Amino acid sequence: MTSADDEIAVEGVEDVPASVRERHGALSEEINGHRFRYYVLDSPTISDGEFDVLWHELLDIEEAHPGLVTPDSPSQQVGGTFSTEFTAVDHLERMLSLDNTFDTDELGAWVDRVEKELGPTQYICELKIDGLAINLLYEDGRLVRGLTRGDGRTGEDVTLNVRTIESVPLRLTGSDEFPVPKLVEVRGEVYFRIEDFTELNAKLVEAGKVAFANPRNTAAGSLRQKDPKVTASRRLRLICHGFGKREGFEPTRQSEAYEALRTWGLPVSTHTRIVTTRDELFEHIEYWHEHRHDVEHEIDGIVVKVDEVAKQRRLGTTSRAPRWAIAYKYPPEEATTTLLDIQVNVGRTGRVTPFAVMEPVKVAGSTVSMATLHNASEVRRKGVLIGDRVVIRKAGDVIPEVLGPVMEARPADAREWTMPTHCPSCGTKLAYEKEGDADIRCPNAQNCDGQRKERLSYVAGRSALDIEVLGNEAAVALIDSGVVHDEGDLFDLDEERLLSVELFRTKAGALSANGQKLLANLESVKDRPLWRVLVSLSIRHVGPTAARALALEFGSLPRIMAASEGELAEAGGVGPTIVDAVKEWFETPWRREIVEKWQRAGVRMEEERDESVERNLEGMSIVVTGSLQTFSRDEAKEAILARGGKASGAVSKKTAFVVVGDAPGSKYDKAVQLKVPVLDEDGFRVLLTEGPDAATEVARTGEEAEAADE
Ligand SMILES: NC(=O)c1ccc[n+]([C@@H]2O[C@H](COP(=O)([O-])OP(=O)(O)OC[C@H]3O[C@@H](n4cnc5c(N)ncnc54)[C@H](O)[C@@H]3O)[C@@H](O)[C@H]2O)c1
Ligand SMILES: [Zn+2]
Repeated sequence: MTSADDEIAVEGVEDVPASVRERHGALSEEINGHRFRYYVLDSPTISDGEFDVLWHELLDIEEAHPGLVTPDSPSQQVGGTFSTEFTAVDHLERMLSLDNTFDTDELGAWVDRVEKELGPTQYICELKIDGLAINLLYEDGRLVRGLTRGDGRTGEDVTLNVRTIESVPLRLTGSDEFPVPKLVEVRGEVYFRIEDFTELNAKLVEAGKVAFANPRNTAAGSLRQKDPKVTASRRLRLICHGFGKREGFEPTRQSEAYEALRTWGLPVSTHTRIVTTRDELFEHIEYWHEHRHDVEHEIDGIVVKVDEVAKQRRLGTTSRAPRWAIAYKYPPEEATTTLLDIQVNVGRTGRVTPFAVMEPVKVAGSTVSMATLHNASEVRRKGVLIGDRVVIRKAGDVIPEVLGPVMEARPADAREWTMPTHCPSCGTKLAYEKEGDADIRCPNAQNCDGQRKERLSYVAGRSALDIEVLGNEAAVALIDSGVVHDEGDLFDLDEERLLSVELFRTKAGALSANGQKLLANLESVKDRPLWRVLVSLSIRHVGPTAARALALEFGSLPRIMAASEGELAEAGGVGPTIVDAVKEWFETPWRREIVEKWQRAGVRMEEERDESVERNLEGMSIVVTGSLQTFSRDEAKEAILARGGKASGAVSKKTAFVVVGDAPGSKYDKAVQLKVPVLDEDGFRVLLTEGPDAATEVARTGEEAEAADE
């Protein structure tokens, strides 16, 4: 041993610098406070991620100053404690916590330590279920007790509550391979499925109560109830992930133990996996990082355990956690921060939406300072006040969301937000269109600055015309400079006009590279498919799906403009709301003008023609009913459209042909009744290739068809 080691070994608390000692003391106190609120009150005031930052700071200080590692340091204790609300009962074998890391290097170092001692090792990887730990004692196969983890030695007796959980068997059933043991402590996680949690919250909100913040705390709160009837009314579930004291049961592997538990009727995870190499381990961790939202409950990481029980024993435990297991945690998706303000934004269809302005905070790997609040009733429902500490959540690529306030931390001067009465952009009085609408709008669609900017940048969006250099900034610059009034002027942009916008000028006063690119882009997008043009018009409810259906049904914008409500409704998936919105849009003169301006500028307003196809069905209305063998419904429609015909949904006297496939509907009857020529699939092919005259020859009239049917 070197003398330096000696020094560290004998360092006592008094040798640690006072400032470090103070920080350590303050941290310990803070951590204990948070643990109490988390484990006993089920009502934490900071997020798990923030707790883990404090926790790892404590561990770092203790690593540098081992003299601070005293038995009463939080680092030496298993998380919780117990409340006097329940009877305290000792576990037969201690229930430990888990060491955790957010860092793959640290995980690698753990594997190194394990394998240095044990040689090549098999690991079992499990999902780290975000619930609360439970210890179930079975004697001769009967459930005799359920305890929370408590401080690891002593837990809270929640037997009556545990008995109400459906997936907890009251009696175990054995097999030849796995007979029911004399005694076993089974450890597991009680949790809420996300679906059940959402449903519970919806019910609470409906009853005018405040929603729970997250499934983990709700599960803890639901299990630790004085009245088991309340627990019974909550859909709690169990997954087992370990065992404590046992008599008459000696598994050689963790994985084998799970098989036994499963045989006895206890729920175990279906997502465990044995890995033998580091690559497999990291791959598994990466896989679940990506799929973390594909499980029915929340997970906050992966637990890696040495599979062989004899090896587990050789590694042993610390006072707080086993040495043979570690939790790798994913970046936290929740954080708390301060709600600085609530502001509103006017969207491209005039909808005014509130959004939260927050102190920037890191969550799920990015810094977040804004989150949508959807509408006024959503703000009320969440019960957040300006100045509140709020819990926010960012899951995967989903936009950040405010979950709710931390009530315990509400400042005295927190104030309620109210929806402004006038448009933040143009000052027009806001209004609801119909009674009962959730959204309030700025009615000044034509001239509202905010709406015009939003619409202009929407034209360039991915699902619209997809113009690379026309983002938010460019849209604002174009409109503020007055070079374009709205999207109608977009395709009239030329070099001269663009040069008057500072954003598109170089220092030397020439057109910038982006300016040139914009002009080139505008030229090339004039040829985009019809559905994209439709989307870019910002017709309410007309996104890519509806736009594709309309384009397919009508083939050109003038036809859509001329279509009656009944005709519009024939397009697949176009319901009355969309029909109304389309009708209203095209009836507004300044909107029609946008289309006219685009058309004059050369934007293609119809489906691209395949020039090799003869337009031999020009002006004809053709109805397809029943299913065809060699055409899908859309392919049949496209074939008709490409030849200048109209694929109509309803049979009338004006219908030129009705194409009848298998299992035709009432349209066939109507064709017979109106004596419209009827084509089978072969006849349809004649129509497409040889034209209407040849098709008429092979067609049957309604009467003939009827006669043939008899
Ligand atoms: N927000 C707060 O104020 C606050 C306070 C205290 C603790 N916490 C959270 O709790 C954590 C510490 O709690 P902890 O000491 O209970 O440790 P832990 O929750 O990080 O890990 C141990 C627990 O994991 C559970 N677990 C889930 N799946 C498992 C599996 N497959 N195998 C084994 N165990 C599994 C077990 O119940 C076990 O007791 C912190 O990292 C933090 O996230 C938050
Ligand atoms: Zn406005």
